[in-house]
Amino acid sequence: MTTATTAAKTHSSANPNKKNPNKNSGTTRQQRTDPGLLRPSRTLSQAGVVIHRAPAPPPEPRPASRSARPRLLEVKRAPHQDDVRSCSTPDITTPKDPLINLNAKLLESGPPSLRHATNRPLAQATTAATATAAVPIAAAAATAAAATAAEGIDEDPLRFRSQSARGEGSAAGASGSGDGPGGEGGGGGRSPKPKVQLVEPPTPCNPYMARVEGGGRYSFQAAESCLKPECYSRVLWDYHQEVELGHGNFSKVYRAVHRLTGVPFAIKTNRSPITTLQARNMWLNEMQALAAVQGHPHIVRLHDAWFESDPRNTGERVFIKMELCGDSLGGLVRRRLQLSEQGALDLLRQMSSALKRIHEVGMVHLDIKPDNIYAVLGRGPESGFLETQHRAASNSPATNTAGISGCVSGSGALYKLGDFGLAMMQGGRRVGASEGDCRYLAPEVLRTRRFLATGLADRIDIFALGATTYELMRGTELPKNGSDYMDLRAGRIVLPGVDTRLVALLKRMMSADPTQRPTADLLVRSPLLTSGVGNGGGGGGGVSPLRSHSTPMTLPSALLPTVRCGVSVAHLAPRVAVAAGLVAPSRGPPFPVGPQLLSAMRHSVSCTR
Ligand SMILES: Nc1ncnc2c1ncn2[C@@H]1O[C@H](COP(=O)(O)OP(=O)(O)OP(=O)(O)O)[C@@H](O)[C@H]1O
Repeated sequence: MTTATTAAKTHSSANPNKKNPNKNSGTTRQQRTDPGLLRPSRTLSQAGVVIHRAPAPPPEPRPASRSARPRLLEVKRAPHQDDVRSCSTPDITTPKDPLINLNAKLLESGPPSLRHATNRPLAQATTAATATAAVPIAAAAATAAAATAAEGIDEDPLRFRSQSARGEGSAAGASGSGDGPGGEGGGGGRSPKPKVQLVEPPTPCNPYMARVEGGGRYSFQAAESCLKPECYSRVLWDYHQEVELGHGNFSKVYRAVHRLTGVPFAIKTNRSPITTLQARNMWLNEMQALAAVQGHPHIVRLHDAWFESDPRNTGERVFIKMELCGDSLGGLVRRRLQLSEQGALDLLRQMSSALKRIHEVGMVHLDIKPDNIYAVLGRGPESGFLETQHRAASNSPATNTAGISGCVSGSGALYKLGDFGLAMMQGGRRVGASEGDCRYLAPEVLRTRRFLATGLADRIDIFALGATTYELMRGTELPKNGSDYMDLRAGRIVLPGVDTRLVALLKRMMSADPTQRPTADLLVRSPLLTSGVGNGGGGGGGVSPLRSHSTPMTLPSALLPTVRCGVSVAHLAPRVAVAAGLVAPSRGPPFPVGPQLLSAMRHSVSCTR
């Protein structure tokens, strides 16, 4: 599974010694000879592994021959440290998550700590020959087991704890410090007994984690409902659903935490079961459209997607697992917040870059609106961006004038475009105009049903982006009908106090004539977006030109098998990727973005919502 792989990669990269705990690749020669320099990694201590060091006995003599050169440190320090890391403390990539931290604390203070046989220190019983030879992991483990037996320590973790505590107490009186190699076989000296304490992985409330054996110990156990074959659900099995992040007409999006790694994702699912091929194709269309434009910094990352049969046997459920973002910008308008000029430029720059990518692939998004643009979490000072500004605004109500106190300064914000549910290939045919939100709908969409075939379909997205920015700067919702509605479609927009160049740009983007609107490519390169307003250099906001994405990007390889499980459109994502230059074609010329692809897409995705 993608997640597992990713987590594993993250984990192994954080723990280079994981596979071979004896290998001390990250240490210098000086460190290897100085036990005091060996420190547990930050990851280890962060993950809750507490290591108490015992004083180290004097160093051993050097071996005579090269072949017998000892990997002393490798043998002696590793079994109790790295094994701990590899077996039970995943490298959580979201340590700042308050919920996870809270649960980690609860877990830490809750069940008694578990101890593992591999955590045990090598003891005095280790022979000198074993200690001075290059001993593989298994031998080291066997040595540890022998040491355990020699000390009369059985498998009972509590018993071990008392032994360990005793050992530590006695070792405390020894001279020296550190957990270096010299501790073993030290001519009857005291053995180092680093006390290694394992805590439960800092995953949040986990239904798998059940108290067993009545002894206060925790172990992983599948929820009973998941064990019944007829009730098996991948999403229930693998993910802990936390809160609903939002919903649309057809779907709900939840924050879900991967049980094994604790990494949170956004998982989108259908509200009513899929019962027709049309509906299934609609969802395939969404996931494949998103797949085709992966790798862009301002497009929501797709991690996985799959179908499951509905537990009530009434159809299918779909799950689209995406990166977890923050609030959508739709919330800003509902809170009557306004986007500053700087924020508007940030937004325009990032979204036009995303649109450029989408249009290059031959697609149109067709649903650009504040609700489908998300701010990104975890951006340092900007991470509390929406909330902080909201508080500021509630103290001083926003007016329709941009730049006042209480308006949202978007400088430094990172936005991501999501919801590809309506995405289509340019040149395709869509029935009716009821699909998109009418507030952001370009006038030509109201005039003709064949707007996708005009060759200017990409300008529909440009209009919607202009309308979105205008709405966010106004701080009030756009009209859905009436004369105001028509005024907007005639390019009549009012933003008092805003830089005239920015207003002019928005007017162009919302021009009634699609040929007058700039393409996404032109927008990205527009001087206003690359240099910013005020002082010609973005003022204090530090507007920096967006990096170009000329480097070919690849589709996540794990994604392709996932989408391949679908029906007739399953082949499209790779082909679109090839057409867009994202991946190299397997043979022959690149698959053309032309009639073939369009007709395939039309044939396959003939439905609309
Ligand atoms: N990756 C994400 N991270 C965080 N929140 C998200 C994410 N994706 C969606 N959401 C939240 O879920 C809401 C609904 O998602 P989405 O717009 O994809 O659903 P939809 O059914 O397609 O909506 P609509 O009917 O308006 O097209 C969004 O407005 C947003 O608040």
